[in-house]
Amino acid sequence: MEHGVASDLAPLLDVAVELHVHLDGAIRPETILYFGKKRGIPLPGNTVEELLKYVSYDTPLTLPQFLEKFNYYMPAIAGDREAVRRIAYEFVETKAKEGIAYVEVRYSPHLLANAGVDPIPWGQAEGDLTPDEVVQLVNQGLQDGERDFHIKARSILCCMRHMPSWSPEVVELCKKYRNDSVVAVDLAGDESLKVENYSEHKKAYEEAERCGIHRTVHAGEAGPAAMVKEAVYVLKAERVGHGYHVLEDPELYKELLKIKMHFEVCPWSSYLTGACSPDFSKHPVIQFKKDRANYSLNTDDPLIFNSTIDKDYGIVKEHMGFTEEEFKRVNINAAQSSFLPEKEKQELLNKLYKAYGMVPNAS
Ligand SMILES: O=c1[nH]cnc2c1ncn2[C@@H]1O[C@H](CO)[C@@H](O)[C@H]1O
Repeated sequence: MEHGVASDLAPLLDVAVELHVHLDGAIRPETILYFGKKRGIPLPGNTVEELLKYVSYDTPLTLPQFLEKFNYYMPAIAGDREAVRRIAYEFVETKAKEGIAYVEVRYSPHLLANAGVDPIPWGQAEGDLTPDEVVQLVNQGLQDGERDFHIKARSILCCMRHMPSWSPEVVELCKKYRNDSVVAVDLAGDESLKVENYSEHKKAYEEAERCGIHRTVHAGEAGPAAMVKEAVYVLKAERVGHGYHVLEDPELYKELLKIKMHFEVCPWSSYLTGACSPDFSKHPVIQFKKDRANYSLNTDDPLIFNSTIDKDYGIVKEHMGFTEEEFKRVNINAAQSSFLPEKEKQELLNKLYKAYGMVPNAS
């Protein structure tokens, strides 16, 4: 059976937590082909194998080069109600099969819309699917998936670095759907971009903080430690997406260790986006482990990286000496740093303690 994380780590990690994975980077190739054909939208291939030749890869590119991969297939999905709902539903099924008990999945509602968004993404003609309705459809797909596959799934709505004008609406959507699957806001995209009106991101994050919307920010992935500093102290991020380059500022790293800042580490992604040295023995997560930092292990964009969570656990086990104990600690940290309300967080933690044999008599 496919259930479980990294074959020889199962059943230990049959109950894992994933906090950093992009919905639009986790679509099944079969689903892309299906909607491409149905909607008459050209794709670079007609079979899974052909499509993956363009969409996925296994030797490092730069972050902007990696981000271009979305151009190949997003036109087949964006703007289609059935497609948006289905990718969310199938995502939950995939994660259930991987042994994930709780997942927070992120996406930009604007990048899946074809109305009420300026500019309309992916060269689509204007239609009538707004970012607001995208969120409703994803919520529906996630909730149907939770019911059918018996895991818990919540979502994080992404602001995009290059589109500050979208950010206020992203936060409004987080507020509107906060009791309905959505748990936080993120800032994604190319962090090396000089953004024209950065203050819109900042204002949006201030509003999120004011309203008690949880916050994470992609920072220190391809960018320097200063981006991590800005994410934490200006945008008031409660978690950092990737964050590898924080190690280049030892003072900052020390401060963040002290406040137990959570780093959403994505090992295989960090190799393929050129975020870290291709030499795994120099990977920042080794330092995080040594310092007993608060971090999680995640897939990021499993379609493009042609991976499952097993790949990420396998890499740190094979190349970085990770043990069962550390895998347990990582997942407990992930649950503790999840954006679930307190009561649900406690339930998740109890599930993990029980599965890991840490509270033998817990019921
Ligand atoms: O590793 C990453 N770093 C920064 N941005 C990313 C990464 N993976 C995906 N996205 C961006 O986030 C958007 C919403 O899901 C994706 O469309 C992609 O542009």
